[in-house]
Amino acid sequence: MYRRIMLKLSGEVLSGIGNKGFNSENVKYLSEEIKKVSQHGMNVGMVIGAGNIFRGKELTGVTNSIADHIGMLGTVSNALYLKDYFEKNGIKTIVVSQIVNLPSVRNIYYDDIELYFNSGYVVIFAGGTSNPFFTTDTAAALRAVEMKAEVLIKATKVEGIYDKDPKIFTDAVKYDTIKYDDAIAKSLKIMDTEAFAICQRYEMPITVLDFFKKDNLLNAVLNKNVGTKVIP
Ligand SMILES: Nc1ncnc2c1ncn2[C@@H]1O[C@H](COP(=O)(O)OP(=O)(O)O)[C@@H](O)[C@H]1O
Ligand SMILES: O=c1ccn([C@@H]2O[C@H](COP(=O)(O)OP(=O)(O)O)[C@@H](O)[C@H]2O)c(=O)[nH]1
Repeated sequence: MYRRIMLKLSGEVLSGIGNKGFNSENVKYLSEEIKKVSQHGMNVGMVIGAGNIFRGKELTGVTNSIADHIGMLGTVSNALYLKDYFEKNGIKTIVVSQIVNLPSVRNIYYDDIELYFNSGYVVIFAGGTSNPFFTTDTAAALRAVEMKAEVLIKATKVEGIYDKDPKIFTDAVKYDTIKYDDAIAKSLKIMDTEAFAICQRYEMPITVLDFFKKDNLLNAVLNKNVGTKVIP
């Protein structure tokens, strides 16, 4: 069983696949899945994307760096939305970020993060890496290492890592485990190469799983056989 996890959630977890905005059923489901984990006493850090609002590359005609700033702000919006929902449903939550100065968002200080975890808070790291040209997968890898997580769990819309995109190829074959080197060499597009490389460098295990399958997150945290594990 892992005691401290970093959970990466795609923004679409909040809206439903292919949709924009917030879907109340999705947010309720997410909150229930997180509650199961935090009730076990695990330290939960989260990075949320902004695909339900927008991704930088979707904004044509806008300067790349500015489009990415807008994308990063979307992750702050999602984090605050979730904090409010979680707290109303009994999950103590703190949002931290280095890109905004708002009374509802705290700065990132390592010592404080330890205190938040020790006090049973879920900590949502908003604002990605704070830099344009990156994604929240890379942010999750960085934050996982920074907060000394024992595993990075990428909760997504497919059951794990396949030899090719299972949404495009019906004959795609799922891996139970795969080495960092192979994931990078085969250019498996489930996660950025940067994210894989950071996890490899700091020996951060990764689990990729289908978030929409009930109890998958809890089972992954209990180190049961779920999704795909990326290993040295
Ligand atoms: N080799 C692969 N194995 C699994 N999924 C893959 C692979 N290549 C591409 N994908 C796609 O990557 C997507 C992962 O999406 P995710 O990162 O959760 O959302 P987002 O696109 O919002 O960042 C899946 O929907 C899947 O179709
Ligand atoms: O470190 C980061 C993380 C995110 N983004 C921007 O924020 C958007 C939302 O993040 P992401 O695409 O990873 O969200 P997801 O697809 O996981 O919902 C990205 O498209 C980028 O425009 C960025 O500029 N730097």
